[in-house]
Amino acid sequence: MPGGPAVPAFPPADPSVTDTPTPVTDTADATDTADAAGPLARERAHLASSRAALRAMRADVEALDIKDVAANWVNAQVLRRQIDERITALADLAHTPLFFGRLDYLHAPGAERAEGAGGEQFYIGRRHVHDAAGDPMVIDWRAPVSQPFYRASKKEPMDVRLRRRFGYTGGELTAYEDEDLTDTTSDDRASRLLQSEIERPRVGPMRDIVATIQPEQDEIVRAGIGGTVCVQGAPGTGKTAVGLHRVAYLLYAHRERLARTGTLVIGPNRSFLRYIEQVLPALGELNVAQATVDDLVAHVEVRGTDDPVAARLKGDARMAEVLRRAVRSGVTMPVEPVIVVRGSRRWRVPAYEIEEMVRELLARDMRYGAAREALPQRIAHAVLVRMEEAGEAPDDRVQDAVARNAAVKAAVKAIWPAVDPAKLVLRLLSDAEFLAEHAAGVLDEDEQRAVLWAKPARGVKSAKWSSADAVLVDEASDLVARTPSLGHVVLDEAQDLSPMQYRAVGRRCTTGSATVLGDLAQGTTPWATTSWAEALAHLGKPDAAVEELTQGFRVPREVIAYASRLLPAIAPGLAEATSVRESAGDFSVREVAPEALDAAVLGACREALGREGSVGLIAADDRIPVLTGVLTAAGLPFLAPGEETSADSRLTLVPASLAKGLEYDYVVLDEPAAVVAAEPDTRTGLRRLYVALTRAVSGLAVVHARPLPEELG
Ligand SMILES: Nc1ncnc2c1ncn2[C@@H]1O[C@H](COP(=O)(O)OP(=O)(O)OP(=O)(O)O)[C@@H](O)[C@H]1O
Repeated sequence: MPGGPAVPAFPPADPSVTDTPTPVTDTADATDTADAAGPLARERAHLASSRAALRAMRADVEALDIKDVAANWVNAQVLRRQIDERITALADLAHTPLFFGRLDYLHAPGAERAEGAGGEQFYIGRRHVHDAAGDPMVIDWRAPVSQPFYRASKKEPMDVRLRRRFGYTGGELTAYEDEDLTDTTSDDRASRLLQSEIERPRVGPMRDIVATIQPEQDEIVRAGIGGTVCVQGAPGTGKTAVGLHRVAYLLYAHRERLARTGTLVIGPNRSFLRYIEQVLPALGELNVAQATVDDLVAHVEVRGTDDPVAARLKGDARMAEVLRRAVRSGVTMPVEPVIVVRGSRRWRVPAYEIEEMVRELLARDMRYGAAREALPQRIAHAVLVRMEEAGEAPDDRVQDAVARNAAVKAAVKAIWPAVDPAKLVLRLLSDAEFLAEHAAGVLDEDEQRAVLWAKPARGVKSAKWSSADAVLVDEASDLVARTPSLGHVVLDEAQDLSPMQYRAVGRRCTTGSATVLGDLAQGTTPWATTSWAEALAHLGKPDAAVEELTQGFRVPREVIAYASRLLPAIAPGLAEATSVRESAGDFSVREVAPEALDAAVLGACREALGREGSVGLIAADDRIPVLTGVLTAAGLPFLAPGEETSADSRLTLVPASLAKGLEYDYVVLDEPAAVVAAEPDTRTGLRRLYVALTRAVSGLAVVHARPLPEELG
């Protein structure tokens, strides 16, 4: 059995109790009338002994003496680091509950369900804790035994009699809530603890949802490592949360494999990555890399930008073919034989024979660089055959020596020249003739003109590379030498990637799998994805399953209904999210005279700051300097996106271009018309507005002087 023996020392049935301050209700055993304080006290005692057990586990690791086991200094360093990580992972965080649930199985999991066989009880938490005898006190939420905590229902109880959820206040266990899954007289009911968790004000960075993962989310979290999963979901349906928990799950289920191959979370920008960076460490996972797509392809320094037409073309998958041709264009057929002199003898390999080798290498599905390394070996082999025919008995060392012979090297240099990917792309973007030669039949003349730099660059260092250019360099690099693949990649806000960017991500998980998360309605790049099937094909994972999440955990009902008015214009056919939040949310739209706009925005911010939780003032990027002045003059301190909000500093001024993926309890949205107008076309503008409108957790105030976009009417 994966979880080991059951947690002992509890009577088989506890009554459901209500204790302050978390409201606790639901399906008690009607017959059970035990003293309400008893069970809660017992649960608290189990918490106390589990924490003591965790401290003991940590003390054991701290006491490890590595002097005798580490063979050398390097080993000792590696071991020390592993031990330090383990000590960190075993920290008892006062405000992070050690367990958040309990499952009472009808039978011991895995055992024969013999009549009269006893049930077992498991506490579910963030990490595994065992006592001195090695018996588990808390089971890791990712263990198979924990799965019914997220999936079991009255319809499918999964052999669980009782599911208990614990409520905490400031690290103290203060309440619990029971569901009797064998009681079929009533339906499954929404959990109060889940509700209060969702409604909890947001302060600080994103937090984990491990105590309240929903069944449809859990299916994605625990999907097998072999397959790629793509999740389409409206704003606030938990895509990011699900992606991060999935990595944590995969690391648990395939620890060794992924430690070898690596995992990576890709997000849209630095502030987003900073916002999510604490979720995995809170789940005990410290070794997951995070990057933006730009980070992945940082072969050249990006200092330039493209107009939308050029950017879109450079992101078009057809560029891959142009690059493929260009990379191989330097290969020329030999016209002269290669003559290798060894001692007193000369060995001659005729040009036609080398040409055959070159053609054979070109026909093979090989990286340019690998073929370049293979050619001298082939030529050397031909020399060896001749030596043997002449009665010599050369061995492998002779073949290697011939391959390194100056004549062979010179021939290879001429036939199969080395390619510097950045220089190659630079030439393609600067030299109209070179581009025309390789883009013929792929890009038409207008397209070729659009792709070329206005001013040809002199060198790789001085060129004004754009981020789309950097992706081209990455593609060229991969044509020359294979990009190493990771074990698993999570790609968030995937809808914004160009086909060429998908290819760049895809080659980082060729032998691994991916979790692709996005919302077609939130695509705000000129090249944004219109279909997941297409995106997945560019990623190299055409068989990935596409799942949809529709339950919204962030945006209040009234607000999501308002934002969804934009859907027919920005993503016809996409389902509107339903809000699982009970509070309808504060929602207001205020029209003011143009000269009163700044003051009204300031007033709305002050009002929001009068409430609990974080406040985001979202505005078109070009309004940011003005609003910076307004807030500063009014003496209101504020942060930039990604900077951590705290109890004293709760206001963030957010350029609309950076709002994606973030959330605030209260959002003040400045001048929607300006947000729309900042984008190159109306559809993109409305999508940007949709993103801005869907960042609020508890309330949204829209303040405007210009008419609202008619799609909101
Ligand atoms: N099962 C859950 N229990 C509690 N909170 C949840 C759950 N699922 C999601 N949430 C919360 O809902 C909010 C939105 O989640 P998340 O940011 O992952 O959504 P998203 O789909 O990525 O949104 P967007 O499309 O806007 O980027 C977060 O605060 C998250 O913690």
